[in-house]
Amino acid sequence: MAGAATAAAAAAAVATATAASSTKLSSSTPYLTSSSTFSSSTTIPPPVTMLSSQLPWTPDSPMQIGFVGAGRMAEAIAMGIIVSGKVEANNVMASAPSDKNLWHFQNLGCRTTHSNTEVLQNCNIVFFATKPHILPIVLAEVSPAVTRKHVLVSVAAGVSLHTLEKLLPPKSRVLRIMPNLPCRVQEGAVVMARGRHAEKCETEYLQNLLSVCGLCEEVPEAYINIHTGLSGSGVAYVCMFSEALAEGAIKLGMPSGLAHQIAAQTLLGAAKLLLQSGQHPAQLRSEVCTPGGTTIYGLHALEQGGLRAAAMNAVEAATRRAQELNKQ
Ligand SMILES: NC(=O)C1=CN([C@@H]2O[C@H](COP(=O)(O)OP(=O)(O)OC[C@H]3O[C@@H](n4cnc5c(N)ncnc54)[C@H](OP(=O)(O)O)[C@@H]3O)[C@@H](O)[C@H]2O)C=CC1
Ligand SMILES: O=C(O)[C@@H]1CCC=N1
Repeated sequence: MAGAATAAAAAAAVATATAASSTKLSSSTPYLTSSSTFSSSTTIPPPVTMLSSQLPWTPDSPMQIGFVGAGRMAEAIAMGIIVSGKVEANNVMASAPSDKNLWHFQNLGCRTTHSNTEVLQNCNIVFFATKPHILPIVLAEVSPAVTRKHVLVSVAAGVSLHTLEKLLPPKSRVLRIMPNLPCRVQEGAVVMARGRHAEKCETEYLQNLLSVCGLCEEVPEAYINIHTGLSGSGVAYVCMFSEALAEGAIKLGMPSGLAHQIAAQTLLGAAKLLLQSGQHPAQLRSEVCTPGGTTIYGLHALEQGGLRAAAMNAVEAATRRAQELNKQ
């Protein structure tokens, strides 16, 4: 259901932009600062031509992008950067132990292999998109092939830059990103933090590359686990909310397909209104609420069900889990 994924992305982007926004709430200034307001009409930055001299490659040798791990998140990022035209598919290589997910990359026209080391040997920027508990094994395996020319990007939830740098050769250029699944439809919310030996130019390049996937911001590493709880996992919360809204309509007799489509479109519309208006959610909510009308009755029912507390608890629980993952 593309609408649901887009709605989830836009809603997750709103939540991310809201969390990242430092704007004080006031009636006059827009809730979301211009730097944090994101909308699908945001112009895509020009193709990356100017590479910093510090980056380990030259303009006439195109960037080779690698993925170690070819699952849902790797494929979502690859889809975003390829479908947008930012990167040619044949400049992308993915590795995984089985063919279970590699065929997605083959379908995109990417190179694939079962050798993780081969990805390091052929690519400049390498995304590590295995599950967190697999990452130490993989980093130990590929470390002999890591050079100062590589920019290594971990996608794994919870694994800190300190842990990554301990698992990699000294002075490795490592960054950590937390994307979300709607990168697949270029409506993602991505945050990143750089390790001690990654340069600003690498963050700028990565931000330029991933900005085609949606909102993309460099943040202090302390925000990454919070972003995981808010937006990495938040897409699932929004999908559950969409499912529940639709089930309310189904209970009253609306056909399932129509109910789910309307629910997802409602989330998408509300998210776009929030993103493009820059309004605080409470301001927008008040515009829907007719005194004595229908909305206030629905909102009262949501308050009785503890929706706010449940949502806050969800973000906190997932953030705490991300923090635990680093201790494994
Ligand atoms: N799913 C999401 O929404 C998000 C996920 N993430 C993070 O992304 C990472 C991947 O998650 P996700 O894509 O959902 O997971 P998936 O299970 O979909 O993909 C995991 C991938 O890792 C591969 N893999 C397993 N063992 C190895 C190995 N030894 N060497 C190389 N590859 C290996 C799998 O291989 P095979 O194809 O053979 O099974 C698979 O391709 C996780 O760390 C997660 O925290 C971050 C943000 C959002
Ligand atoms: O559930 C997980 O651990 C991954 C990270 C954020 C979304 N999915």
